[in-house]
Amino acid sequence: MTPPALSLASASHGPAGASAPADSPLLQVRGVSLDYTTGNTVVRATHQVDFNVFQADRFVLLGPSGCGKSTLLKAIAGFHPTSQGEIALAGERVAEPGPDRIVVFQEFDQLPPWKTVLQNVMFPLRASRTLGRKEAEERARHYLAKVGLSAFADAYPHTLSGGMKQRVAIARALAMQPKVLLMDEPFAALDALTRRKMQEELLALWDDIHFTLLFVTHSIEEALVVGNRILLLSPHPGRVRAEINAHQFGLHSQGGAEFQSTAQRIHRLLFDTPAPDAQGAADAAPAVDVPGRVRLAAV
Ligand SMILES: Nc1ncnc2c1ncn2[C@@H]1O[C@H](COP(=O)(O)OP(=O)(O)OP(=O)(O)O)[C@@H](O)[C@H]1O
Repeated sequence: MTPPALSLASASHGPAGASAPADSPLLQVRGVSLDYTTGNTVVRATHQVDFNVFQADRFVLLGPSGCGKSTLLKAIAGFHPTSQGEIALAGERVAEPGPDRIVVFQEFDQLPPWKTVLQNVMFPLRASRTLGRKEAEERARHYLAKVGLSAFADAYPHTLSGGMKQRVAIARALAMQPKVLLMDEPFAALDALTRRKMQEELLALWDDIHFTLLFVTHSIEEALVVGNRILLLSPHPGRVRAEINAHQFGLHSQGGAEFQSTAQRIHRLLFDTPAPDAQGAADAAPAVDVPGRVRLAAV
């Protein structure tokens, strides 16, 4: 089935998460180390990671497999405890999951198959008692229209393509109007053409609603297309290696000389082993807004 394009009807809801002043970070991650403990074994997933996400940022966590991107996302969502450091959203410490942080995963089976598309989108609104039935249905239909799926409101997930299922998951997440939308490699299981289309549609949706996005990927190209800011994490355990400003890039810039040279530069930053002294300095330095961090304002 050919997935329909996103509809860009004007928003009836303002940008989500408008509670933090524009110049202060919406999400603060401070010195966060995350571990998995199995019996006597402790696996460190990230080590003393710092970053800030501001209102309406499209902030990307980029790094090689196993560097702790998904674990960081889980910690921000409130599903994984911090071993060191602190995470705060709109000034409140994150201690548990909440409706102000909604995650869209890669897996297509994140939609209960016994619920229709409309019921899927309404479900968190009802379960969290955010809205009554009538209001929840109105809100759900509004966001289904935004992802171009109004005609599929009564369809069941198994009748949809992978891209359409991801659109439903996005509509369901945005309908909650979270302070931050968390996406964990949401397009990684899609074929290349659908993935590109979904990136395009996500950006069009962002142009429309200006939600705050935290997006995990291990694709350098996807990070440059989707993000306005990109945090590079080192191989396991993930430490902050650099922050890149990517405002100037979009789908139109793929293949261009500046895009290619930035992609190559990111590749070097991610995979070239720093000299021992430089690594030591990076480990010692707090990562945000201080000399010593590799900060590339205009790459
Ligand atoms: N449930 C778990 N128990 C023990 N170790 C885990 C568990 N989940 C992840 N890890 C380990 O934590 C580290 C970070 O994993 P994580 O999945 O966060 O990385 P990632 O950067 O998201 O990787 P990928 O891009 O492959 O999804 C890895 O070394 C991984 O083996």
